[in-house]
Amino acid sequence: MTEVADALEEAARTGVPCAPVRSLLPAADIGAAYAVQRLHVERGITAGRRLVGRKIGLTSPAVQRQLGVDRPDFGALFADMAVPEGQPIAPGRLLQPKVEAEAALVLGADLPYRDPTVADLLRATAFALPALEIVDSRIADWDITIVDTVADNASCGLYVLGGTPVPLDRVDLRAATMSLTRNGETVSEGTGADCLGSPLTAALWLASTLAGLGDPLRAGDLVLTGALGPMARAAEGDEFTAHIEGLGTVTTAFASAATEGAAV
Ligand SMILES: C=C/C=C(\O)C(=O)O
Repeated sequence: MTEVADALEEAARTGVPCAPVRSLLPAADIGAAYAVQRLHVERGITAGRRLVGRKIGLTSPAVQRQLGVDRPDFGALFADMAVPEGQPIAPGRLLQPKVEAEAALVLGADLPYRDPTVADLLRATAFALPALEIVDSRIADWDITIVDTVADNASCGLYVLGGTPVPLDRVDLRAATMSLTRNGETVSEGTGADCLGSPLTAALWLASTLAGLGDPLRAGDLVLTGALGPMARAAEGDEFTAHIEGLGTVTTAFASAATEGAAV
C-alpha cells in the first residue's frame, strides 16, 4: 500500500505521471485500491488538510466507456482542492486535466443508513449547486483500470462550485439537462438520468457504501454526484462553462503560462 501511495503522491508533487499501479496491487483487488486511497486521505489529514466530502466517479455510461470500467467509485474531497469561480487554475497545478459537469449536494444532516431512501436523502440535503470537477490522473496517459483510479483518489484533481444554492424542491435532478462548453463550443452534453439513473441514485449509492464502511456521510459534507456527460480535455488558456437546468451555471478558466501573473 505504502509503495503505491508514495508513487501517486510523488507524481502529484513532481508533475511527472507514474506507471499504472495495478501491477503493484493484488489482481483486480478494489479493496486494496481503497486501502491505498484511505492511506492518502489519512496522510492528508495528518498534514492538516481538511476533508470536506466525497466525489462519486464513473457514474455515466459515457465516462465508463471512456475508461473501460463498469461500476461507480468514490474519492475524497479536501478543502484545498476547491477553486473559487473567477480564480484561474494556475498552469502546472494538474498533470492531465479533464473537465466534467456535475450536480453537487451539500448535506444539512447525517446520512448514517445502509439502506437510505430518496426521502432520507431529500430531508438530509440542505441544497444543491452546479459544479465542475477537474479530474486528473497521476497515471501516465490515463492508462487506468478501476483499481488504478480508486487508488488514485478516484482521479480527482480540483473542483469548482457555483455560487447560488438551490433547494431540492426547486429542481428535478433526474430530468435536468447539462451542457458544457470549452471556449464557447459545446464539448459535453447529458442529463441527470445519465448519472446512474439520477444524481440522487448516485448519492444513495455513496451514502449506503460509506455507511457500510462505518464512515457515513455527515451534516456539512459536500457530495459531487458524478459526471452528467463525457469528460472533456483541458489545456492552458481554456475556459469552461457548464449549464445545468434548474441549478444554473458554473465556470472556470485554466490560466496560460504566458498570462500568469500579468495584471488584469
Ligand atoms: C475518472 C473520473 C470519473 C469521474 O469523476 C466521473 O465519472 O464523474
